[in-house]
Amino acid sequence: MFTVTTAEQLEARHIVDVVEKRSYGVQLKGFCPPDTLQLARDKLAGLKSAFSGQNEFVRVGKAYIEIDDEPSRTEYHALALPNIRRIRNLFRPLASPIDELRLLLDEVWPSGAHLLQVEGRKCFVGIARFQGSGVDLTPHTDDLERNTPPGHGRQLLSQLSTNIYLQIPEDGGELEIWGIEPDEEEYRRLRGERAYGIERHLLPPPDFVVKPEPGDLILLNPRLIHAVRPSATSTRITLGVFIGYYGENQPLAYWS
Ligand SMILES: O=C(O)CCC(=O)C(=O)O
Ligand SMILES: [Fe+2]
Repeated sequence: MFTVTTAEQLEARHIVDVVEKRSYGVQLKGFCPPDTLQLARDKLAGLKSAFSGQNEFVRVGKAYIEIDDEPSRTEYHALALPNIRRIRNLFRPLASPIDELRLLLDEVWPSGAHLLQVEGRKCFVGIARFQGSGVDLTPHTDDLERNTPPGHGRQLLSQLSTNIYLQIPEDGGELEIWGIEPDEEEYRRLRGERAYGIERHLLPPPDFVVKPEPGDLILLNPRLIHAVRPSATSTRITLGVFIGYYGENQPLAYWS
């Protein structure tokens, strides 16, 4: 199952279906209206070139997955609120799609949604990702616990991932999902010597493939192996948000 709907029609049960892996995901068509999409592309392209001239996987904002020691942890949390406000300001006078997603989750989820805190420190949310031409986002899983401080307290029951698609190549850029959920040990074994992701030839063909259109939002379960097909010609641009799930009667908590 894969749910295709709109932000207006989204219900908590659609999210629970992804948590419970009854559904490969939820696609919200036209989440980001055309004027916001145009503004996002214009402003983010400027930001990205200021950042790096390279044609690879570039992030604007610091992601939780980049934390690997105490200084990078301190830097991540110190930049969290300034970067949230930087993105909000970038979209003025329009609403930032990240803020709209935060409100939507708060409205739809029975006990609401808020920014994740780890050991009392606020997280960043709303990372922009540029997947340059020829870059393969190889099959992988995502797990907050890989980068949190040991014994930091509340463990997630599940993790979701949401992407808002700003620019999608004509060729490639499909999201692929496998109905395979390796545990951490199995994942490390599949990854072998690689710093990131699993070699495609070690896996069967994906169980579900979707090509989003610009403006769409897709919610998936990143504990299932997933990947993004490369494009030979152009850059794929997304805004990414992870969502922590602690049970049906608990608030959701988001971060990037
Ligand atoms: O960009 C996408 O479609 C998926 C990216 C991804 O790996 C994730 O959302 O966890
Ligand atoms: Fe992922």
